[in-house]
Amino acid sequence: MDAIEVEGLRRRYAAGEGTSGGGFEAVRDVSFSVREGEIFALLGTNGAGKTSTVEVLEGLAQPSAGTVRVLGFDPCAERAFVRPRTGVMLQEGGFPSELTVAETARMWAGVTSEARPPGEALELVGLGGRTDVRVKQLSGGERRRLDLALALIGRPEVLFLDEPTTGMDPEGRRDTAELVRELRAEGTTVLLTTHYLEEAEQLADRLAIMQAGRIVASGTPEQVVAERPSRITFRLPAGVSPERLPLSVPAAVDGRAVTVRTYELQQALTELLLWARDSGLALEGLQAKAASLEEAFLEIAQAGNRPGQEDDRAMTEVRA
Ligand SMILES: Nc1ncnc2c1ncn2[C@@H]1O[C@H](COP(=O)(O)OP(=O)(O)OP(=O)(O)O)[C@@H](O)[C@H]1O
Repeated sequence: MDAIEVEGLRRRYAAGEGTSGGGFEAVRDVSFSVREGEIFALLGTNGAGKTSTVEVLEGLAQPSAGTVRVLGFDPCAERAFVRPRTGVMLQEGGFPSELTVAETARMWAGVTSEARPPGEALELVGLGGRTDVRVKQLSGGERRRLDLALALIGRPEVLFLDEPTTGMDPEGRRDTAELVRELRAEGTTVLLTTHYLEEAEQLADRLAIMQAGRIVASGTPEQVVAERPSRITFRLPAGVSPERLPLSVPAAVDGRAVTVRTYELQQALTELLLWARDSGLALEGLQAKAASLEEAFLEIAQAGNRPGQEDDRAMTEVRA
């Protein structure tokens, strides 16, 4: 059994909930699973449907269609079995702002079964030295750390992190990534959403990219990136017309800037370098780069924004 199973999930917001007409379907037939002890990242542009999906997994909302299981249970109907075994870090944690960090953690531990000592949870997120500070005096990044400490207090088997590092400084982001890796090493299953693609690339065992309520790419970061072409760029030598470029290398020329996009990086580069050597040419500014997750993401997002693309967009499904 996988720790999280999502099959054909749909979520529709009723008309009147900020929409007109027949409501708005924010999640449209989404399926994925997260294995025990895996870090899974849900990515997508603003409004893609990540939070709408995660809220159903957290038992905060009912699906309009499809099934969702967390640790084998329905998170809404069987909430009593799921809630004690999961930790949730929402996008907006709401704490009484007059309480101190330590008081907040103690209060949370008081309503959590088999809680960690509050001090231990605060140490884990680097707030050990801020226990007597009032919540209202914390910086945005420190509040996110406190949110994370509270999500960890019940030693969850499954942890939901909705944009956990938003507002954190680079050190906070690095520490959080390290902590998430440590939790995985202890067997915790982590589902996170993030807008930091580098973070997802480094942290996630597998990921899914959402666009307009659907998953449009999924797999390991390497698999998703491998679906995108690598890029070779250089400047066309003076006096050389684009027609002289080797025909086997598909190049786009803009002024003197040449861009080659290819799935056969080694072969294209070899042909180009042999051509340059045989022609006695120097390729100024030559760079060859495999696609990054960021490039893959941007390409998918742009494809989704083109008119008429929303429903018949080519799906890129890579199953591990
Ligand atoms: N209560 C609501 N009523 C109506 N529509 C909603 C409601 N909540 C969200 N939506 C819409 O559902 C869509 C998906 O929103 P959601 O918050 O799930 O996206 P997201 O991928 O988490 O975005 P972000 O990255 O900005 O957090 C958006 O178009 C949003 O406007």
